[in-house]
Amino acid sequence: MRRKATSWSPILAYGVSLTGTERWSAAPRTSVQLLGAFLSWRGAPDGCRCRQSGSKNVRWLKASVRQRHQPSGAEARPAQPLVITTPLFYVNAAPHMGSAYPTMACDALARYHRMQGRAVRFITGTDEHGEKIAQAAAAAGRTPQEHCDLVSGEFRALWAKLNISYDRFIRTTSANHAAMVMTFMERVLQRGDIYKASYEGLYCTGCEEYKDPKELVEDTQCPLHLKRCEQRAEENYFFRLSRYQAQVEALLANDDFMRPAERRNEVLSWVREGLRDFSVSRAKNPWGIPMPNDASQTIYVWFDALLGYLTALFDEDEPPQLEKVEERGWPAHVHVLGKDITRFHACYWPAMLHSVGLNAPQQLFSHGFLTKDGMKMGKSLGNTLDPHALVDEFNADAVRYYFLRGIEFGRDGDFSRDRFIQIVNAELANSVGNLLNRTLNLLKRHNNLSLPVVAPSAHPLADLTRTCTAEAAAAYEKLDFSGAAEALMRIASEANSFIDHEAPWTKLRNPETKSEAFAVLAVILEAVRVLGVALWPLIPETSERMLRALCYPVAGPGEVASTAAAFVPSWHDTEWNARRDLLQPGVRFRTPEPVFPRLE
Ligand SMILES: Nc1ncnc2c1ncn2[C@@H]1O[C@H](COP(=O)(O)OP(=O)(O)OP(=O)(O)O)[C@@H](O)[C@H]1O
Repeated sequence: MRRKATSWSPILAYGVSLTGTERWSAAPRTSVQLLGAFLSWRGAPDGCRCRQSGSKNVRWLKASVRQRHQPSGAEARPAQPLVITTPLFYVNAAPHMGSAYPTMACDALARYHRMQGRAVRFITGTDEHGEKIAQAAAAAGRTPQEHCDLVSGEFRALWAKLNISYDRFIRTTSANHAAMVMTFMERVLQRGDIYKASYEGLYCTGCEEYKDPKELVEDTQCPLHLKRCEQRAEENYFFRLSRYQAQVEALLANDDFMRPAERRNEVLSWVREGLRDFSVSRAKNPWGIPMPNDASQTIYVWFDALLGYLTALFDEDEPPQLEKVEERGWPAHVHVLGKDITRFHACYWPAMLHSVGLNAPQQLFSHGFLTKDGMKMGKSLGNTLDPHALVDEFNADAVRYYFLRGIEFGRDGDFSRDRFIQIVNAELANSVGNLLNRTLNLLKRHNNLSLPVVAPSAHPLADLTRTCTAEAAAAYEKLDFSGAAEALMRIASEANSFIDHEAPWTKLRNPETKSEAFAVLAVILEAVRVLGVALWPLIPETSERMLRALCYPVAGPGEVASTAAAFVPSWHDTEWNARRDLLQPGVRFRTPEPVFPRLE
């Protein structure tokens, strides 16, 4: 089969245009990276040139992907990863609690799947082009690139503070991403899905989209950003979204494609009104990637940003190759996103993918909003909650736990400081932390911090643990984090009732009942061990402290907060008595220290 190489001239032209024009001052790094990527890519030894689209080639690509999957010597790659993505966050302003919210959820999901022994690629990052960014940079007296570097760094710093174990942080101003966007757009052009036309409408810069007048509130205001939309007329390139009406409708008719169901129904009824072609270029925004066929227009920020999910399937120092995305885990297992950006993901994105012969993501999860006084917290409205302040005042696990446990994922939720303190203290400090602490202290006082017996296999608490961990696993699988926590808290609550009922502290004082007391403590420690393992996706630091206390080979304190989690407990360890090697006579536990501080 004849393989045609991608035309590199637009990429090179873009790099050169950035280095040679006024944009150089705005984006020197992008230009250099872009040229560097181009040169190193062209110099790559094998198979790095992109192939043209067309069904024959797609079949060829799929066959070649399958072929490459045969483990043969140096070509063999690990199993395709499960791809989990957060939205790529717009860097118009610093991250806030709303930005952290889906990221904490994806982190919990990624950790859960890793515990199941699955290869995971957890992708997050920043969306850095567009008019809103250029305006924010100008307002702050920075070049757009300086602005993006700064704010993108703030996202990464916050992710580190919240123990977000991402595998790849993608920035849409990176050279590799520009190359991916160019290749993708060229394919769409070749497919005949792009045409030029004039457009007139009401534009919201906050959403970076033309709005349907029906969606607007009083005085042509965007309901999310509470700003008047601007009347604009432009000649732009349009994507033939209408051509994919049947495919998008069929996708959305599938229950599994999008959750929660009510959000899927909303989008489906919007799609049934008829998809309209959308403009994918801007004539007046220099802060973007130029159209490969017309350097006077830049690619619409949403078209560019969605492709970040594909670029991120490759490492930062690897040239992304469209023909290899399937072997890198595409289609994504799940895109997690806010309900404000559902249409882009549920309609535009699958159609764009279809245009180049790729499958839609397997699932979209559209979560609810964190609100303040009933309004969505957002960077544009400035009504945000500062996650740094919350983590500094309390701790990362408290923040993770409250938002994942206290608000049903998929629904809106208001932040309440009292409720935050009440939930975290009741469940983490008292029910779980205190249970472990008092059990270990009894063993310290009465048996040199070790157990003289193992927990029996048959016990009501063992039965409950089996039921609840199975429920928690099913809940994690469907991103029901509050359901998972709730199931696990039933174990903690029952273990507390059991210890209070048995009162081992009294039995330990009497030689005749001492062995009975130790049997109770063995059961409790076993239940706490299971909790320590099963809570890891939600509260990794606390979980690791609990497991370290029970002699798990966990990294030392302070080493927990790594982005690439070094210690991954196995979900198999949630089975009752799965670690008899650790919880057995002769093993001396560590001196008890409170695993979770009470919040004031
Ligand atoms: N209040 C919020 N509640 C829950 N998630 C949010 C909230 N705000 C932002 N997000 C998450 O961040 C994603 C991307 O948001 P974006 O980067 O546009 O930030 P934003 O704060 O909403 O910005 P703006 O206010 O300028 O629209 C959303 O789709 C959602 O997943």
